Amino acid sequence: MTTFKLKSFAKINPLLYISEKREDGYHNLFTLYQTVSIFDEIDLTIEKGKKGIEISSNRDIPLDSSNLVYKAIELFVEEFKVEPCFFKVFIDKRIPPGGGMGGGSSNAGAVLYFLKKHFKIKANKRILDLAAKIGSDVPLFLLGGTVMGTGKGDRVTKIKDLVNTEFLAVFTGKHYPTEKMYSLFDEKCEKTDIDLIKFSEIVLNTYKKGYHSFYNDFDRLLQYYDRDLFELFAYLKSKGYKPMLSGSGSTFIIFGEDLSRAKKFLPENFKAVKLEFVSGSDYERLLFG
Ligand SMILES: C[C@](O)(CO)[C@H](O)COP(=O)(O)OP(=O)(O)OC[C@H]1O[C@@H](n2ccc(N)nc2=O)[C@H](O)[C@@H]1O
Ligand SMILES: Nc1ncnc2c1ncn2[C@@H]1O[C@H](COP(=O)(O)OP(=O)(O)OP(=O)(O)O)[C@@H](O)[C@H]1O
Repeated sequence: MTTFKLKSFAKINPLLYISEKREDGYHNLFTLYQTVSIFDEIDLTIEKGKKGIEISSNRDIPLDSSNLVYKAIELFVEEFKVEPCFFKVFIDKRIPPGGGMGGGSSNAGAVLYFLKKHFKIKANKRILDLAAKIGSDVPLFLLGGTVMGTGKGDRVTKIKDLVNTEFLAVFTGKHYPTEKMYSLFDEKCEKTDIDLIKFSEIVLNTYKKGYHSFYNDFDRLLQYYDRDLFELFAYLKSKGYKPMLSGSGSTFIIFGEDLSRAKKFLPENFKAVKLEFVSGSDYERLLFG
């Protein structure tokens, strides 16, 4: 019986353009993901000769077969027919669940990353496909660093790291359900005219301009969905900062000079932490570190 320790990093979307709605109900996206320095810690104990999965956590998340780590292990065992094992998992949650930083997806991605190495699986494409079955944000966590995402966000390519940039992650305690945010976007917003060529140009420009060219289509919803946050964003912009939602929210992120000063403009019940990017070259070392 051996216990392995994993760090499961959160993500932000420096670029996120929502394209057409597909027949399966998902939206095609053009997005840039970036893994960032807040993480959950996962203790994974593997006992040979027995079978089963047991999940526990310090936070109120589902612990049954709907937990994304449970799904990851179940699908992995089924797909790669590995020897019978009992998997005991403890998830020490630090990434706020449901906050738009991909916490659950990251847990599943980190566990798949580990299982792939542990059971010496070489089939990268099959692992990525399996990750996509769990959620559209899961595959990016098999790569880490700066990752381009297309399709429903599940078709991922690791690209050159963006320049590391400090930013504030602001946890609002609000809940913005992802599905609802996508359908509100369909209802309220005209789609950006974008394709792979245009998106690639935007990505290239982002290497030059850094956070100044970061963009999230979900920000366009704030005026309809959350007037308070919409007004706070306008205020932060007037002070020279760049606020944007993380994924579909409700966490938001702030770029700019003097981040400590920016904290002073936030309501007291919002929790702000300074984070930085986790590069593609550091990702694996830190994940197992
Ligand atoms: C907002 C983002 O975090 C940006 O990276 C993701 O698009 C959300 O990814 P996720 O949490 O892994 O989402 P999933 O679990 O795959 O999907 C949740 C719900 O979001 C909507 N959804 C998600 C991804 C996508 N490309 N189009 C969608 O319309 C669908 O209604 C889906 O039922
Ligand atoms: N391992 C897990 N950790 C956290 N939440 C999980 C996990 N497995 C399933 N969930 C469920 O998934 C929901 C979304 O959690 P998650 O932290 O992934 O949200 P999110 O950050 O909004 O994700 P995204 O950015 O992908 O939309 C939680 O409210 C919880 O019920």
